[in-house]
Parts: sequence; C-alpha cells; structure tokens
Amino acid sequence: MSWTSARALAAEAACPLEPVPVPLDEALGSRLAVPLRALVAVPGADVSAMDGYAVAGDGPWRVVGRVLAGGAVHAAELRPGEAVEIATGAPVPGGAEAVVPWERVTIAPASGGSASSGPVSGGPVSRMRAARVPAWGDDVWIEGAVEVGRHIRRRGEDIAEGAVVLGAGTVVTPVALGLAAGLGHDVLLVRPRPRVTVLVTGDEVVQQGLPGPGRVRDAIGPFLPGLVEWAGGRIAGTLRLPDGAHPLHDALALPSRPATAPPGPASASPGAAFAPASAADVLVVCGASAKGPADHLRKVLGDLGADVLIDGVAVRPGHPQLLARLPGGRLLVGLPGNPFAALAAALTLLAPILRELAGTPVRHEASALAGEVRAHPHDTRLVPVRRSGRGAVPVGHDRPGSLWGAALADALAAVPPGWAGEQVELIELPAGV
Ligand SMILES: Nc1nc2c(c(=O)[nH]1)N[C@H]1C(S)=C(S)[C@@H](COP(=O)(O)OP(=O)(O)OC[C@H]3O[C@@H](n4cnc5c(N)ncnc54)[C@H](O)[C@@H]3O)O[C@H]1N2
Ligand code: MOO
Repeated sequence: MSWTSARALAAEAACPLEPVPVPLDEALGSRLAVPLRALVAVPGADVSAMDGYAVAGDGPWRVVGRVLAGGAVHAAELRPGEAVEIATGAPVPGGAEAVVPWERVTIAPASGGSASSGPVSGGPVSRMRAARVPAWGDDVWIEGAVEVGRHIRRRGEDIAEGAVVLGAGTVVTPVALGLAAGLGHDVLLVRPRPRVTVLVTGDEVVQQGLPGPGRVRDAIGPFLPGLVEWAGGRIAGTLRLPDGAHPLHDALALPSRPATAPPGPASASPGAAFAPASAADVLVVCGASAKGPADHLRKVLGDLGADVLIDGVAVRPGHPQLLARLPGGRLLVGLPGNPFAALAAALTLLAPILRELAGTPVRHEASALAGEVRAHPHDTRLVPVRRSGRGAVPVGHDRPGSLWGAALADALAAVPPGWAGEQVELIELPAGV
C-alpha cells in the first residue's frame, strides 16, 4: 500500500471521541468541540472608560454623587447640569451623556447650593487632587468641554451577548482561556486529546545509561511523547515489555478503560503491570513489527482476533509498519524497531489518527528538492530535508537505524519511486518549543 493511501486509511479508521466538558484550568491545549459564544455582553452595562465625571447636559455641573466599579449604582437619573464622580468600569447613571476625564475638568465657581462659599479652587482638578480631592458632598461644581457619548463604553460594544467569538476546532490557547473566562464560561466543551499508551518491546532495549554489548538504548520511547503532543494526543503511559508473545498478549488483551474511570486494576490484581494499556484510545507497539523469530506482534493480533487494517507500507524506511483494530475498537499502530523507520511510521499512521481524533487540521505541503536524491525502485523514500528558499535540501545521515538526519531536518521529503525531479510532498517534523 502507498504511504498516502495508508495515511488516508489511518485517518478514516479513527472514530471521533465524544466531546467532554472540562473546567477552564484543564482545557489548555484542547480544541473546542463547539463554537465559543459570549454568555454575557462585554461590557455588561454602559460603563465609564475613564476616571472622571459622568455629566448630563452642558456644564457647569454640580457633582451629586460618586460611582465606583463594583460599588452601589447611582440610581437616580442625572438631570441636566448634574454630574457624578465616576471610576473606570463603573456603570454610568441614566441620563449621563458623556464622561469627562478628571484631568479635563476644572472646578467651577459655585452656581448653586451654598453659592456664597464661592469656588473651591480656580485650578484644574488634576492640580487640586494633589492637595484635596473634591468630594461630591462638598457642593462641588465643575466645568469642562463635553462631547456627547465620549468615554462611555456601551453595553455589548466590544462583544455582543451570544456572539460567536471562536469557531469549533480552535485550539484553547492561554489567551482563549482568558477570553472564555471573561465571557462567563467555567467549563468548555472540548475534543478530548486522545490517550496513547506506548509499549516498547525488545530484550536488548535499555532505558538509561550506556548500552552494553548486545544492548541498544531506547530511541523511540523518548521521541513519542513530543510527537504525540504535537499531533494533538497525550501519553497515557509507557510500558517496557520483554520479547515474547505472552507479555504483549497480556497487555493488549486488557479491555479499554474510559478516560473518566479511576486508575486500575489494583496493584495486587493480575494484569496490574499492564494497566496503562487499558487507559489508551490508541496503542503503539515499538519493535516486533517484522516477521523474524522474536517478532510476535502479528501472531498476538491474530490470537486476539484483531482486524489488521494495514500490514506494511511502501516506504523506506518504515515498510514493516502496521495498523490494526483491537476487539473493542481501539486502534493499534505497530512501529518498526529501527528508530528512523519508527519515526516514519509514526508520521504516516500515528499522527493522522491523532489529528483526526483531536480535530487538528491537516496541512499538505509540496516543494522542489534542492539536492541529489536517488529514488527507490518501488517504494517511496522518506528523506530528511531542511526547507530553504531554493527548495528542500537533503541533510543526509538517513540510515533507518539512526535519527541523526531527522534530528537535523525540519521535514521528510516523500520521494516517489521513479522520481524524476518534480516537486515532492514534505511531511512536517515536530518542531521544538
Ligand atoms: N527478513 C527481513 N527482515 C527484516 C525486514 C524485512 O523486510 N525482511 N525488514 C527490516 C526492517 S526495514 C526493519 S525496520 C526491521 C523491523 O523490525 P522490528 O519492528 O521487528 O523491530 P526489531 O526486530 O525489534 O528491531 C529492529 C532493530 O531496531 C532496534 N530497536 C528495536 N527497538 C528499539 C528502540 N526502542 N530503540 C532503538 N532501537 C530499537 C533493534 O535492536 C534492532 O536493531 O526489521 C528488519 N528485518
Ligand atoms: O523500516 Mo526499515 O528500513 O524500513 O528500517
């Protein structure tokens, strides 16, 4: 099967996960399952955009009250010639036609109330504030230029109640979280990030330190979490399995556990060691994908009654990759043991499945190849490249057992059999953060 057919089939095989409601502080990085609507208008009322005075009619105005954000509203309708001192964000009283910032008003000679007391001060309030803030109880009169409607933010002026502000599928970024909170949301309905459990097989595979004779350091387990995250999933667990059919069988035979179920089975129960495998929407088996004496994956899948959907893909490296559906519906991706081959298979099969499940948009990119590449006679070659202004430049070091070239690259060029210099598709590699 060609790698493009395999990619399409993998995406098709992925059954969308049910949207889940999650509290805001757990929603970061998920995708919205439904459009985000404003539950409230912003601002929620006609409010002042400035610290100053809400005024009615022409000045001078008699200051008849004070309104602070979060404080008591000024219930009475302002009459022409009246003002209230007002804080930014506080609701403007009915009848107010504008807000005049306090630095734009001057204290007026009193023309009402105890007129005989005369003006409090002839200077601007800004200057006066340093000495004495005029309080409305002081029978203060102010004057200044007024522009009707100025410095009043009308209810719903920024965002109308009910407006759709972000579409379904949008990633919940830190900013989107702030927006959602401001619009009254405590919980968001998101596409759950598919849970992936990784089973690393191989007696010779060691997890730390220098590999001794006959041993090899695990180079696949460490790249999968980042790749899985990048494709929209999350790692539910990683299990190290010795070679042999039994451990693989036991891990894969565990039934699926819903994301909301408590962890289990209890540590004393049989199968406890494999519990992470039951917490997965997708299982990934590293190694054991070929047909050698220590490769038990196919036999175990047969014994379990799994449906093998893809058995080998025409790419180099990575041709022994495999996709199966386990009884119960979960998908299993078999990655070849050679690390670069495993990376290729993770990009061909695993990433499309996770993108489909997580609702992550897919981008396809084509480019000229700027460099010598020898096509494979019947398979597509996946060649590590770096994008440049003159096309994708092969970086070399592309042996199946080594991640060197892929680590230098930002994409893999898919060079079809019989390639004769035309543009090729680029498969993006996960970028760092
Ligand atoms: N007769 C054939 N033999 C092989 C073929 C073939 O077509 N006919 N294909 C070869 C290719 S290509 C690959 S790729 C491998 C795939 O083999 P497996 O998936 O069964 O993997 P293993 O045999 O377990 O390991 C292969 C190789 O990779 C090393 N390895 C395994 N796991 C890891 C790991 N987590 N990190 C780093 N290295 C790992 C392992 O030690 C072996 O050297 O089959 C070929 N054979
Ligand atoms: O998958 Mo192998 O080259 O194709 O290492």
